[in-house]
Amino acid sequence: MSHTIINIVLVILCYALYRYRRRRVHELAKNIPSPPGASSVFGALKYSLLGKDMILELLIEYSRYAHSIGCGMVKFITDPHICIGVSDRDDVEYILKNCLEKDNIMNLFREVIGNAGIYAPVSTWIHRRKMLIPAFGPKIIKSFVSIQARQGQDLSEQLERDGRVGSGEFSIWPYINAYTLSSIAETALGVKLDALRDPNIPFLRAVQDVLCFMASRIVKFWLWPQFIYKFSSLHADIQNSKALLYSLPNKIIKEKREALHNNNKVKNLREKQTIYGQGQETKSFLDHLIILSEEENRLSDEELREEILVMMLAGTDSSAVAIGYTLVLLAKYPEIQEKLYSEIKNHFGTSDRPLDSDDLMALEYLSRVVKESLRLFPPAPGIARKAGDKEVHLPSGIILPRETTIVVSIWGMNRDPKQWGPTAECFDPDRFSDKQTATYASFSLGPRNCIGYKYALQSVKIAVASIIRRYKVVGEPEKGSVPTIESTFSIMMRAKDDYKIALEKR
Ligand code: HEM
Repeated sequence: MSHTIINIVLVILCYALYRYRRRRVHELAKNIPSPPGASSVFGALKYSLLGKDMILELLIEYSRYAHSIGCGMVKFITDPHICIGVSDRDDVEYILKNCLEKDNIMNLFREVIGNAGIYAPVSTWIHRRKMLIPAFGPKIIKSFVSIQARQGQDLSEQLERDGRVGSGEFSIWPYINAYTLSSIAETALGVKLDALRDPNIPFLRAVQDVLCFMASRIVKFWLWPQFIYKFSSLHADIQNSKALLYSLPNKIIKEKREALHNNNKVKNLREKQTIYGQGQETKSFLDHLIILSEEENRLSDEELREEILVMMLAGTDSSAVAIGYTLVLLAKYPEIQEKLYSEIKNHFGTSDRPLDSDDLMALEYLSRVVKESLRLFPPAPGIARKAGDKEVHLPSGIILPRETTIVVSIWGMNRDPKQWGPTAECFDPDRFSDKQTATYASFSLGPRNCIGYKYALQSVKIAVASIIRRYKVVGEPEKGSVPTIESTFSIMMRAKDDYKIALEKR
Protein backbone atom coordinates (compact mmCIF):
# COMPACT_ATOMS: atom_id res chain seq x y z
CA MET A 1 0.00 0.00 0.00
CA SER A 2 2.74 2.42 1.03
CA HIS A 3 4.62 1.53 -2.17
CA THR A 4 1.58 2.43 -4.25
CA ILE A 5 1.28 5.81 -2.55
CA ILE A 6 4.99 6.49 -3.07
CA ASN A 7 4.66 5.58 -6.75
CA ILE A 8 1.64 7.86 -7.22
CA VAL A 9 3.45 10.73 -5.48
CA LEU A 10 6.50 10.14 -7.71
CA VAL A 11 4.39 10.23 -10.87
CA ILE A 12 2.69 13.45 -9.74
CA LEU A 13 6.06 15.00 -8.89
CA CYS A 14 7.53 14.04 -12.27
CA TYR A 15 4.54 15.52 -14.06
CA ALA A 16 4.74 18.70 -11.95
CA LEU A 17 8.46 19.00 -12.77
CA TYR A 18 7.74 18.43 -16.47
CA ARG A 19 5.08 21.15 -16.40
CA TYR A 20 7.36 23.49 -14.44
CA ARG A 21 10.16 23.13 -16.99
CA ARG A 22 7.66 23.83 -19.76
CA ARG A 23 5.91 26.73 -17.96
CA ARG A 24 6.84 29.25 -20.69
CA VAL A 25 5.47 26.86 -23.34
CA HIS A 26 2.11 26.59 -21.57
CA GLU A 27 2.02 30.32 -20.81
CA LEU A 28 2.32 31.12 -24.53
CA ALA A 29 -0.19 28.42 -25.46
CA LYS A 30 -2.76 30.09 -23.18
CA ASN A 31 -2.99 32.97 -25.69
CA ILE A 32 -4.19 30.65 -28.43
CA PRO A 33 -7.93 29.91 -28.52
CA SER A 34 -9.33 26.37 -28.40
CA PRO A 35 -12.48 25.20 -30.14
CA PRO A 36 -15.17 23.88 -27.78
CA GLY A 37 -14.44 20.32 -26.72
CA ALA A 38 -10.81 20.41 -27.90
CA SER A 39 -7.59 20.80 -25.99
CA SER A 40 -7.71 18.25 -23.20
CA VAL A 41 -5.22 16.27 -21.21
CA PHE A 42 -4.33 13.17 -23.25
CA GLY A 43 -5.98 14.84 -26.22
CA ALA A 44 -3.73 12.91 -28.61
CA LEU A 45 -5.19 9.66 -27.32
CA LYS A 46 -8.72 10.97 -27.80
CA TYR A 47 -8.04 12.01 -31.39
CA SER A 48 -6.35 8.72 -32.25
CA LEU A 49 -9.40 6.81 -31.06
CA LEU A 50 -11.73 8.81 -33.26
CA GLY A 51 -10.77 7.16 -36.55
CA LYS A 52 -9.99 8.56 -39.95
CA ASP A 53 -13.34 10.09 -40.85
CA MET A 54 -13.28 12.12 -37.67
CA ILE A 55 -9.74 13.38 -38.36
CA LEU A 56 -10.96 15.13 -41.50
CA GLU A 57 -14.18 16.28 -39.84
CA LEU A 58 -12.21 17.86 -36.99
CA LEU A 59 -9.73 19.52 -39.35
CA ILE A 60 -12.72 21.09 -41.12
CA GLU A 61 -14.55 21.97 -37.90
CA TYR A 62 -11.48 23.57 -36.29
CA SER A 63 -10.58 25.46 -39.48
CA ARG A 64 -14.13 26.85 -39.62
CA TYR A 65 -13.90 27.80 -35.93
CA ALA A 66 -10.60 29.61 -36.62
CA HIS A 67 -12.30 31.52 -39.49
CA SER A 68 -15.27 32.40 -37.27
CA ILE A 69 -13.17 33.94 -34.50
CA GLY A 70 -10.98 35.73 -37.07
CA CYS A 71 -7.79 34.43 -35.49
CA GLY A 72 -6.77 31.83 -38.04
CA MET A 73 -5.31 29.65 -35.34
CA VAL A 74 -6.52 27.09 -32.79
CA LYS A 75 -4.91 24.94 -30.14
CA PHE A 76 -6.39 21.46 -30.01
CA ILE A 77 -4.14 19.36 -27.79
CA THR A 78 -2.18 20.62 -24.78
CA ASP A 79 -0.91 17.52 -23.00
CA PRO A 80 1.45 15.81 -23.14
CA HIS A 81 2.35 17.84 -26.20
CA ILE A 82 0.97 21.04 -27.73
CA CYS A 83 -0.66 20.89 -31.18
CA ILE A 84 -1.74 24.03 -32.99
CA GLY A 85 -3.72 24.30 -36.21
CA VAL A 86 -3.05 27.33 -38.44
CA SER A 87 -5.00 28.58 -41.46
CA ASP A 88 -4.22 32.30 -41.63
CA ARG A 89 -2.41 32.97 -44.92
CA ASP A 90 0.38 35.21 -43.61
CA ASP A 91 1.10 32.94 -40.68
CA VAL A 92 1.01 29.84 -42.89
CA GLU A 93 3.42 31.42 -45.39
CA TYR A 94 5.79 32.31 -42.54
CA ILE A 95 5.62 28.82 -41.03
CA LEU A 96 6.18 27.03 -44.34
CA LYS A 97 9.18 29.24 -45.03
CA ASN A 98 10.76 29.08 -41.61
CA CYS A 99 9.73 25.84 -39.88
CA LEU A 100 11.19 23.29 -42.25
CA GLU A 101 11.45 20.26 -39.95
CA LYS A 102 8.63 17.75 -40.41
CA ASP A 103 6.72 16.62 -37.34
CA ASN A 104 7.92 13.40 -35.65
CA ILE A 105 4.80 11.52 -36.76
CA MET A 106 6.19 11.59 -40.31
CA ASN A 107 9.02 9.31 -39.13
CA LEU A 108 6.49 6.48 -39.38
CA PHE A 109 6.82 6.68 -43.18
CA ARG A 110 10.57 6.29 -43.09
CA GLU A 111 10.23 2.55 -42.64
CA VAL A 112 9.27 2.44 -46.33
CA ILE A 113 10.93 5.47 -47.86
CA GLY A 114 14.14 5.52 -45.78
CA ASN A 115 15.89 8.88 -45.86
CA ALA A 116 14.07 10.24 -48.90
CA GLY A 117 13.91 14.04 -48.71
CA ILE A 118 10.15 14.32 -48.22
CA TYR A 119 10.21 13.35 -44.53
CA ALA A 120 13.95 13.55 -43.80
CA PRO A 121 15.53 15.94 -41.31
CA VAL A 122 16.42 19.29 -42.88
CA SER A 123 20.15 18.42 -43.04
CA THR A 124 19.43 15.44 -45.35
CA TRP A 125 16.52 17.08 -47.21
CA ILE A 126 18.65 20.07 -48.39
CA HIS A 127 21.06 17.79 -50.26
CA ARG A 128 18.29 15.65 -51.76
CA ARG A 129 16.18 18.64 -52.84
CA LYS A 130 19.24 20.19 -54.53
CA MET A 131 19.72 16.98 -56.51
CA LEU A 132 16.02 16.74 -57.47
CA ILE A 133 15.39 20.36 -58.56
CA PRO A 134 17.00 20.13 -62.04
CA ALA A 135 15.06 16.93 -62.79
CA PHE A 136 11.81 18.87 -62.25
CA GLY A 137 12.78 21.73 -64.61
CA PRO A 138 10.09 22.99 -67.07
CA LYS A 139 11.70 21.38 -70.15
CA ILE A 140 11.81 17.96 -68.54
CA ILE A 141 8.22 18.19 -67.29
CA LYS A 142 7.14 19.28 -70.76
CA SER A 143 8.90 16.26 -72.28
CA PHE A 144 6.47 14.01 -70.37
CA VAL A 145 3.34 15.46 -72.05
CA SER A 146 3.37 12.91 -74.88
CA ILE A 147 3.53 9.98 -72.43
CA GLN A 148 0.76 11.42 -70.24
CA ALA A 149 -1.38 12.24 -73.31
CA ARG A 150 -1.05 8.64 -74.57
CA GLN A 151 -2.00 7.36 -71.12
CA GLY A 152 -4.94 9.83 -71.06
CA GLN A 153 -6.18 8.53 -74.39
CA ASP A 154 -5.82 4.96 -73.11
CA LEU A 155 -7.83 5.92 -70.04
CA SER A 156 -10.74 7.28 -72.08
CA GLU A 157 -10.67 4.31 -74.49
CA GLN A 158 -10.50 1.74 -71.68
CA LEU A 159 -13.66 3.20 -70.15
CA GLU A 160 -15.49 2.46 -73.39
CA ARG A 161 -13.89 -0.99 -73.81
CA ASP A 162 -15.10 -1.89 -70.31
CA GLY A 163 -18.65 -0.85 -71.16
CA ARG A 164 -18.66 2.04 -68.70
CA VAL A 165 -20.05 4.57 -71.19
CA GLY A 166 -23.83 4.97 -71.31
CA SER A 167 -24.42 2.28 -68.70
CA GLY A 168 -25.14 4.24 -65.53
CA GLU A 169 -23.20 5.13 -62.42
CA PHE A 170 -19.86 3.51 -61.52
CA SER A 171 -16.75 4.36 -59.48
CA ILE A 172 -14.11 5.89 -61.71
CA TRP A 173 -11.40 5.56 -59.03
CA PRO A 174 -9.74 2.33 -60.32
CA TYR A 175 -9.41 3.89 -63.79
CA ILE A 176 -7.93 7.22 -62.75
CA ASN A 177 -5.69 5.50 -60.23
CA ALA A 178 -4.41 3.14 -62.95
CA TYR A 179 -3.82 6.17 -65.22
CA THR A 180 -1.70 8.00 -62.60
CA LEU A 181 0.18 4.80 -61.67
CA SER A 182 1.05 3.92 -65.27
CA SER A 183 2.03 7.52 -66.06
CA ILE A 184 4.30 7.83 -63.05
CA ALA A 185 5.85 4.38 -63.62
CA GLU A 186 6.75 5.35 -67.18
CA THR A 187 7.95 8.88 -66.45
CA ALA A 188 9.76 8.12 -63.18
CA LEU A 189 11.29 4.73 -63.94
CA GLY A 190 10.99 4.54 -67.72
CA VAL A 191 9.01 1.28 -67.63
CA LYS A 192 5.73 0.68 -69.39
CA LEU A 193 3.36 -0.98 -66.91
CA ASP A 194 -0.18 -1.00 -68.18
CA ALA A 195 -2.22 -0.77 -65.01
CA LEU A 196 -5.37 0.06 -66.96
CA ARG A 197 -5.48 -3.38 -68.55
CA ASP A 198 -3.74 -5.32 -65.80
CA PRO A 199 -4.23 -3.79 -62.34
CA ASN A 200 -2.59 -6.82 -60.71
CA ILE A 201 0.97 -6.24 -61.92
CA PRO A 202 2.89 -7.10 -58.69
CA PHE A 203 4.91 -3.86 -58.57
CA LEU A 204 1.82 -1.72 -59.03
CA ARG A 205 -0.07 -3.74 -56.42
CA ALA A 206 2.83 -3.18 -54.02
CA VAL A 207 2.64 0.62 -54.55
CA GLN A 208 -1.09 0.50 -53.75
CA ASP A 209 -0.67 -1.80 -50.76
CA VAL A 210 2.13 0.22 -49.22
CA LEU A 211 0.09 3.43 -49.49
CA CYS A 212 -2.83 1.69 -47.84
CA PHE A 213 -0.73 0.13 -45.04
CA MET A 214 1.02 3.42 -44.27
CA ALA A 215 -2.37 5.13 -43.94
CA SER A 216 -3.44 2.40 -41.48
CA ARG A 217 -0.46 2.89 -39.21
CA ILE A 218 -0.94 6.68 -39.06
CA VAL A 219 -4.44 6.31 -37.65
CA LYS A 220 -3.68 3.38 -35.29
CA PHE A 221 -1.82 5.20 -32.52
CA TRP A 222 -1.19 1.97 -30.59
CA LEU A 223 1.04 0.85 -33.45
CA TRP A 224 3.24 3.95 -33.27
CA PRO A 225 5.75 2.52 -30.72
CA GLN A 226 8.19 0.42 -32.71
CA PHE A 227 8.34 -2.39 -30.14
CA ILE A 228 4.57 -3.02 -30.41
CA TYR A 229 4.37 -2.47 -34.14
CA LYS A 230 7.12 -5.03 -34.84
CA PHE A 231 4.83 -7.79 -33.59
CA SER A 232 1.76 -6.70 -35.56
CA SER A 233 0.43 -8.22 -38.77
CA LEU A 234 0.67 -4.77 -40.36
CA HIS A 235 4.45 -4.90 -39.95
CA ALA A 236 4.59 -8.27 -41.71
CA ASP A 237 2.34 -6.96 -44.52
CA ILE A 238 4.51 -3.87 -45.03
CA GLN A 239 7.70 -5.96 -45.10
CA ASN A 240 6.24 -8.20 -47.82
CA SER A 241 5.10 -5.28 -49.96
CA LYS A 242 8.40 -3.49 -49.39
CA ALA A 243 10.36 -6.39 -50.85
CA LEU A 244 8.21 -6.25 -53.98
CA LEU A 245 8.32 -2.48 -54.13
CA TYR A 246 12.12 -2.32 -54.01
CA SER A 247 12.88 -5.11 -56.47
CA LEU A 248 11.94 -3.36 -59.74
CA PRO A 249 13.65 0.02 -59.12
CA ASN A 250 16.73 -1.79 -57.74
CA LYS A 251 16.97 -3.87 -60.91
CA ILE A 252 16.50 -0.89 -63.24
CA ILE A 253 18.97 1.32 -61.37
CA LYS A 254 21.58 -1.46 -61.49
CA GLU A 255 21.08 -2.00 -65.22
CA LYS A 256 21.24 1.71 -66.01
CA ARG A 257 24.37 2.29 -63.93
CA GLU A 258 26.09 -0.67 -65.57
CA ALA A 259 25.13 0.46 -69.04
CA LEU A 260 26.36 3.93 -68.20
CA HIS A 261 29.74 2.74 -67.01
CA ASN A 262 30.15 0.30 -69.88
CA ASN A 263 29.55 3.13 -72.31
CA ASN A 264 31.91 5.28 -70.28
CA LYS A 265 30.45 8.42 -71.80
CA VAL A 266 29.34 10.28 -68.73
CA LYS A 267 30.44 13.68 -70.00
CA ASN A 268 28.46 13.40 -73.22
CA LEU A 269 25.28 12.10 -71.69
CA ARG A 270 23.45 15.42 -71.57
CA GLU A 271 23.65 15.79 -75.34
CA LYS A 272 22.44 12.31 -76.14
CA GLN A 273 18.93 11.87 -77.46
CA THR A 274 18.65 8.28 -76.36
CA ILE A 275 20.52 6.83 -73.47
CA TYR A 276 22.02 3.58 -72.35
CA GLY A 277 21.26 1.98 -75.72
CA GLN A 278 17.62 1.44 -74.78
CA GLY A 279 16.23 3.51 -77.60
CA GLN A 280 13.97 5.53 -75.31
CA GLU A 281 12.74 8.78 -76.79
CA THR A 282 11.96 10.43 -73.48
CA LYS A 283 14.33 10.23 -70.57
CA SER A 284 12.68 9.28 -67.29
CA PHE A 285 13.18 11.10 -63.97
CA LEU A 286 15.51 8.23 -63.07
CA ASP A 287 17.62 8.78 -66.21
CA HIS A 288 17.94 12.47 -65.41
CA LEU A 289 18.82 11.79 -61.79
CA ILE A 290 21.48 9.23 -62.70
CA ILE A 291 23.05 11.69 -65.13
CA LEU A 292 22.94 14.50 -62.60
CA SER A 293 24.29 12.38 -59.81
CA GLU A 294 27.14 11.09 -61.97
CA GLU A 295 28.11 14.63 -62.86
CA GLU A 296 27.66 16.25 -59.50
CA ASN A 297 27.47 15.02 -55.98
CA ARG A 298 26.66 11.38 -56.68
CA LEU A 299 23.50 9.85 -55.18
CA SER A 300 24.02 6.22 -54.19
CA ASP A 301 21.79 3.55 -55.71
CA GLU A 302 19.86 3.36 -52.44
CA GLU A 303 19.30 7.13 -52.38
CA LEU A 304 18.13 7.06 -55.99
CA ARG A 305 15.69 4.27 -55.24
CA GLU A 306 14.35 6.17 -52.23
CA GLU A 307 13.68 9.34 -54.23
CA ILE A 308 12.14 7.53 -57.21
CA LEU A 309 9.81 5.58 -54.93
CA VAL A 310 8.73 8.76 -53.18
CA MET A 311 7.79 10.26 -56.53
CA MET A 312 5.65 7.20 -57.18
CA LEU A 313 4.06 7.17 -53.73
CA ALA A 314 3.59 10.97 -53.52
CA GLY A 315 2.42 11.33 -57.10
CA THR A 316 -0.04 8.48 -57.64
CA ASP A 317 -2.98 8.82 -55.25
CA SER A 318 -2.65 12.60 -54.91
CA SER A 319 -3.09 13.21 -58.64
CA ALA A 320 -5.85 10.57 -58.92
CA VAL A 321 -7.72 12.23 -56.04
CA ALA A 322 -7.46 15.60 -57.82
CA ILE A 323 -8.80 14.11 -61.08
CA GLY A 324 -11.65 12.40 -59.20
CA TYR A 325 -12.81 15.56 -57.41
CA THR A 326 -12.62 17.58 -60.64
CA LEU A 327 -14.81 15.09 -62.53
CA VAL A 328 -17.39 14.94 -59.73
CA LEU A 329 -17.49 18.75 -59.56
CA LEU A 330 -18.05 18.91 -63.33
CA ALA A 331 -20.92 16.43 -62.97
CA LYS A 332 -22.43 18.58 -60.22
CA TYR A 333 -22.14 21.78 -62.27
CA PRO A 334 -23.19 20.92 -65.87
CA GLU A 335 -22.97 24.56 -67.04
CA ILE A 336 -19.29 24.72 -65.99
CA GLN A 337 -18.70 21.39 -67.72
CA GLU A 338 -20.31 22.70 -70.92
CA LYS A 339 -18.12 25.81 -70.81
CA LEU A 340 -15.07 23.58 -70.50
CA TYR A 341 -16.26 21.28 -73.30
CA SER A 342 -16.81 24.32 -75.57
CA GLU A 343 -13.26 25.45 -74.93
CA ILE A 344 -11.90 21.98 -75.77
CA LYS A 345 -14.15 21.60 -78.83
CA ASN A 346 -13.30 25.06 -80.21
CA HIS A 347 -9.64 24.32 -79.75
CA PHE A 348 -9.46 20.85 -81.32
CA GLY A 349 -12.36 21.10 -83.79
CA THR A 350 -13.10 17.65 -85.22
CA SER A 351 -9.51 16.44 -84.86
CA ASP A 352 -8.84 13.60 -82.44
CA ARG A 353 -5.07 14.14 -82.47
CA PRO A 354 -3.25 13.61 -79.18
CA LEU A 355 -2.91 16.60 -76.91
CA ASP A 356 0.44 18.42 -76.70
CA SER A 357 2.00 21.06 -74.46
CA ASP A 358 0.79 23.98 -76.66
CA ASP A 359 -2.77 22.70 -76.24
CA LEU A 360 -2.33 22.73 -72.50
CA MET A 361 -1.14 26.34 -72.60
CA ALA A 362 -4.13 27.30 -74.74
CA LEU A 363 -6.78 25.56 -72.65
CA GLU A 364 -7.09 28.33 -70.14
CA TYR A 365 -10.49 27.47 -68.67
CA LEU A 366 -9.29 23.90 -68.06
CA SER A 367 -6.51 25.34 -65.95
CA ARG A 368 -8.98 27.40 -63.90
CA VAL A 369 -11.28 24.43 -63.35
CA VAL A 370 -8.42 22.24 -62.09
CA LYS A 371 -7.06 24.95 -59.79
CA GLU A 372 -10.50 25.65 -58.32
CA SER A 373 -11.08 21.96 -57.71
CA LEU A 374 -7.68 21.67 -55.99
CA ARG A 375 -8.49 24.73 -53.89
CA LEU A 376 -11.78 23.34 -52.57
CA PHE A 377 -10.64 19.71 -52.26
CA PRO A 378 -6.89 19.70 -51.62
CA PRO A 379 -5.66 16.07 -51.75
CA ALA A 380 -3.36 16.82 -48.77
CA PRO A 381 -5.75 18.83 -46.56
CA GLY A 382 -3.22 19.35 -43.76
CA ILE A 383 0.53 19.08 -43.24
CA ALA A 384 2.48 18.77 -40.01
CA ARG A 385 5.60 20.76 -39.19
CA LYS A 386 7.59 21.20 -35.97
CA ALA A 387 8.34 24.47 -34.16
CA GLY A 388 11.86 23.30 -33.25
CA ASP A 389 13.76 24.46 -30.17
CA LYS A 390 13.00 28.16 -30.66
CA GLU A 391 9.77 30.10 -30.29
CA VAL A 392 8.16 31.15 -33.59
CA HIS A 393 7.13 34.82 -33.82
CA LEU A 394 4.35 34.96 -36.40
CA PRO A 395 3.25 37.97 -38.51
CA SER A 396 -0.09 37.96 -36.63
CA GLY A 397 1.80 38.75 -33.41
CA ILE A 398 1.16 35.31 -31.92
CA ILE A 399 4.19 33.49 -30.55
CA LEU A 400 4.18 29.73 -31.03
CA PRO A 401 5.88 27.89 -28.17
CA ARG A 402 8.98 25.84 -28.95
CA GLU A 403 8.57 22.12 -29.73
CA THR A 404 4.96 22.64 -30.81
CA THR A 405 3.41 20.45 -33.49
CA ILE A 406 2.05 22.82 -36.12
CA VAL A 407 -0.74 21.48 -38.32
CA VAL A 408 -1.03 23.75 -41.34
CA SER A 409 -4.63 23.50 -42.47
CA ILE A 410 -4.42 23.69 -46.25
CA TRP A 411 -8.17 23.08 -46.31
CA GLY A 412 -8.66 26.05 -43.96
CA MET A 413 -6.36 28.41 -45.82
CA ASN A 414 -7.93 27.54 -49.17
CA ARG A 415 -11.42 28.37 -47.86
CA ASP A 416 -10.65 31.32 -45.60
CA PRO A 417 -13.29 34.04 -46.30
CA LYS A 418 -10.73 36.66 -45.23
CA GLN A 419 -8.74 35.67 -48.31
CA TRP A 420 -11.34 34.45 -50.78
CA GLY A 421 -14.30 36.62 -49.82
CA PRO A 422 -17.89 35.60 -49.06
CA THR A 423 -17.90 33.03 -51.91
CA ALA A 424 -14.91 31.19 -50.46
CA GLU A 425 -16.80 27.86 -50.30
CA CYS A 426 -18.35 28.14 -53.79
CA PHE A 427 -17.10 26.33 -56.88
CA ASP A 428 -16.23 29.20 -59.19
CA PRO A 429 -13.33 28.54 -61.61
CA ASP A 430 -13.57 32.13 -62.84
CA ARG A 431 -12.13 33.39 -59.58
CA PHE A 432 -8.78 32.45 -61.14
CA SER A 433 -9.42 34.55 -64.26
CA ASP A 434 -8.53 38.02 -63.02
CA LYS A 435 -5.48 39.08 -61.10
CA GLN A 436 -5.96 36.63 -58.27
CA THR A 437 -4.02 37.82 -55.26
CA ALA A 438 -5.11 35.03 -52.93
CA THR A 439 -2.76 32.07 -52.67
CA TYR A 440 -4.00 28.50 -52.77
CA ALA A 441 -1.79 26.17 -50.81
CA SER A 442 -2.72 22.75 -52.19
CA PHE A 443 0.90 22.04 -53.13
CA SER A 444 2.19 23.66 -49.93
CA LEU A 445 4.37 26.79 -50.04
CA GLY A 446 7.96 27.72 -49.28
CA PRO A 447 11.18 25.79 -49.93
CA ARG A 448 9.69 22.43 -48.93
CA ASN A 449 6.65 22.69 -51.18
CA CYS A 450 5.61 19.99 -53.67
CA ILE A 451 8.45 19.63 -56.12
CA GLY A 452 6.13 17.77 -58.49
CA TYR A 453 3.38 20.39 -58.73
CA LYS A 454 3.91 21.26 -62.41
CA TYR A 455 4.01 17.58 -63.31
CA ALA A 456 0.86 16.97 -61.26
CA LEU A 457 -1.09 19.86 -62.81
CA GLN A 458 -0.10 18.61 -66.25
CA SER A 459 -1.20 15.07 -65.45
CA VAL A 460 -4.54 16.15 -63.95
CA LYS A 461 -5.35 18.51 -66.83
CA ILE A 462 -4.54 15.84 -69.42
CA ALA A 463 -6.76 13.23 -67.76
CA VAL A 464 -9.69 15.64 -67.36
CA ALA A 465 -9.37 16.95 -70.94
CA SER A 466 -9.12 13.39 -72.34
CA ILE A 467 -12.39 12.41 -70.65
CA ILE A 468 -14.37 15.62 -71.29
CA ARG A 469 -13.31 15.59 -74.95
CA ARG A 470 -15.13 12.28 -75.53
CA TYR A 471 -17.74 12.02 -72.78
CA LYS A 472 -20.29 13.98 -70.85
CA VAL A 473 -19.84 13.41 -67.12
CA VAL A 474 -23.20 12.97 -65.42
CA GLY A 475 -24.20 13.04 -61.75
CA GLU A 476 -26.68 14.56 -59.32
CA PRO A 477 -26.53 18.35 -59.96
CA GLU A 478 -25.61 20.33 -56.85
CA LYS A 479 -28.43 22.49 -55.49
CA GLY A 480 -26.35 25.50 -54.52
CA SER A 481 -22.99 26.94 -55.43
CA VAL A 482 -21.29 25.26 -52.44
CA PRO A 483 -20.44 21.68 -53.43
CA THR A 484 -20.75 18.89 -50.90
CA ILE A 485 -18.72 15.76 -51.51
CA GLU A 486 -18.56 13.42 -48.52
CA SER A 487 -14.90 12.70 -47.94
CA THR A 488 -12.65 10.66 -45.72
CA PHE A 489 -8.94 10.73 -44.90
CA SER A 490 -6.20 8.18 -45.41
CA ILE A 491 -2.97 10.13 -45.92
CA MET A 492 -4.96 11.85 -48.69
CA MET A 493 -8.43 13.33 -48.58
CA ARG A 494 -10.67 11.17 -50.74
CA ALA A 495 -14.37 10.97 -51.71
CA LYS A 496 -16.15 8.32 -49.62
CA ASP A 497 -17.95 6.85 -52.65
CA ASP A 498 -14.71 6.57 -54.67
CA TYR A 499 -15.95 9.10 -57.21
CA LYS A 500 -19.18 7.68 -58.57
CA ILE A 501 -20.20 9.24 -61.89
CA ALA A 502 -21.88 8.20 -65.14
CA LEU A 503 -20.51 8.81 -68.64
CA GLU A 504 -22.37 9.54 -71.87
CA LYS A 505 -20.80 9.66 -75.28
CA ARG A 506 -20.60 13.19 -76.78
C1 HEM B 1 -2.31 16.81 -57.18
C2 HEM B 1 -1.22 16.15 -56.86
C3 HEM B 1 -0.29 16.51 -55.74
C4 HEM B 1 -0.52 17.21 -54.59
C5 HEM B 1 -1.82 17.87 -54.14
C6 HEM B 1 0.73 17.25 -53.85
C7 HEM B 1 0.90 17.89 -52.65
C8 HEM B 1 2.09 17.95 -51.95
C9 HEM B 1 2.27 18.65 -50.72
C10 HEM B 1 1.18 19.40 -49.96
C11 HEM B 1 3.58 18.49 -50.36
C12 HEM B 1 4.26 19.09 -49.13
C13 HEM B 1 4.14 18.19 -47.94
C14 HEM B 1 4.67 18.84 -46.71
O1 HEM B 1 5.04 20.02 -46.67
O2 HEM B 1 4.72 18.09 -45.73
C15 HEM B 1 4.22 17.69 -51.36
C16 HEM B 1 5.55 17.31 -51.34
C17 HEM B 1 6.15 16.55 -52.32
N1 HEM B 1 5.57 16.09 -53.47
FE1 HEM B 1 3.66 16.42 -54.08
N2 HEM B 1 1.68 16.58 -54.56
C18 HEM B 1 1.12 16.11 -55.72
C19 HEM B 1 1.74 15.40 -56.73
C20 HEM B 1 3.08 15.08 -56.75
C21 HEM B 1 3.74 14.40 -57.84
C22 HEM B 1 3.07 13.98 -59.15
C23 HEM B 1 5.04 14.22 -57.47
C24 HEM B 1 6.19 13.59 -58.23
C25 HEM B 1 6.23 13.39 -59.50
C26 HEM B 1 5.18 14.79 -56.13
C27 HEM B 1 6.35 14.77 -55.41
C28 HEM B 1 6.50 15.37 -54.18
C29 HEM B 1 7.76 15.37 -53.45
C30 HEM B 1 9.06 14.69 -53.90
C31 HEM B 1 7.54 16.11 -52.29
C32 HEM B 1 8.56 16.42 -51.20
C33 HEM B 1 9.23 17.74 -51.51
C34 HEM B 1 10.28 18.12 -50.48
O3 HEM B 1 10.09 17.86 -49.28
O4 HEM B 1 11.28 18.72 -50.90
N3 HEM B 1 3.98 15.29 -55.74
N4 HEM B 1 3.29 17.37 -52.33
